[in-house]
Amino acid sequence: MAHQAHPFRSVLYIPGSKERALEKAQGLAADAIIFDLEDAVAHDEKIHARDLLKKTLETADYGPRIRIVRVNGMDTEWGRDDVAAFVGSKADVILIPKVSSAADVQAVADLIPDVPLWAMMETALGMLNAAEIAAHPRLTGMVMGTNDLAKELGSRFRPDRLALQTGLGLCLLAARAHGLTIVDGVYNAFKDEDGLRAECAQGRDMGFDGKTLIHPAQLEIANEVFSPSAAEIDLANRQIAAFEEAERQGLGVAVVDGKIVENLHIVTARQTLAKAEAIAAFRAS
Ligand SMILES: CC(C)(COP(=O)(O)OP(=O)(O)OC[C@H]1O[C@@H](n2cnc3c(N)ncnc32)[C@H](O)[C@@H]1OP(=O)(O)O)[C@@H](O)C(=O)NCCC(=O)NCCSC(=O)C[C@H](O)C(=O)O
Ligand SMILES: [Mg+2]
Repeated sequence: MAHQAHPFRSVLYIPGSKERALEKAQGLAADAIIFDLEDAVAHDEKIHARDLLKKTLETADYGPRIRIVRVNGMDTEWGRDDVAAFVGSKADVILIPKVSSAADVQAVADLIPDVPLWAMMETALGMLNAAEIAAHPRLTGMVMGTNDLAKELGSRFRPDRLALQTGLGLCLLAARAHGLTIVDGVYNAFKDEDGLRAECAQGRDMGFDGKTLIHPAQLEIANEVFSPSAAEIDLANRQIAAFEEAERQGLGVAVVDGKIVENLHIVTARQTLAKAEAIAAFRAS
């Protein structure tokens, strides 16, 4: 399914084994949901979670929220059967964990036709191979797995995420070079609103489309931070108007609020307006 115009400000993980959470998510303000069969599900719950999720996707109404199923790795005893279970289902996307190479994407592509694939970017090798992974023709999105990445790197949590910056940047570059959606990692302290807001702002300023979340209490902040603000929308409109006026006068540069506006800034301004429109359309649907 084409979902480029869809917002991905808030992407909520739900353990596939949690019936109450699966039901509750039908009314939550998430742009997309990751139905997890991987790390949020205990080993002896794996088969039950897969069956429950399959049944839930057939019967529940998640409205316009994008339905993403995170399967277990193809090197586990569950991975291939997970993928097979969602062939021809209502899953909009299959999310592959711990992708380290384009071959990891191809292994899932071989099992399920047509459905777009997303990659969890969370291994050291995955960071080094981000460009070849992003170039895979079936891949339409990336999700940062910052917990696994920190584990692999041996890094400590810091509010500025210094140790993760190289990986975040490499994946962002790869995603943008190939026109993919890319969503930032989770903020584990789900009761810490200020910390979440700061980390969302960092991800937004870097260029991520949104943030993955683990609790409904995190939705509002992510939706707010990753939406264009009223001031940004106003500025975009004024930049476009000023630039069009400059062009009418045969000029290639306008000045708005003391700053130059050229063609490239108009591209950004139009993207801001398009994002605001996509969010409004999503809210209205
Ligand atoms: C973190 C939690 C275990 C907390 O659960 P709980 O103690 O039940 O929370 P609350 O009592 O505050 O819940 C209040 C109500 O909200 C519902 N709820 C809770 N979480 C979710 C959710 N994720 N989606 C939908 N609904 C949710 C509860 O059912 C309560 O409802 P009600 O009965 O009406 O009051 C829990 O939030 C949780 O399990 N979160 C998800 C954890 C998860 O998925 N982890 C895996 C992804 S993180 C990761 O692996 C990223 C990556 O791979 C990496 O490496 O970084
Ligand atoms: Mg992970």
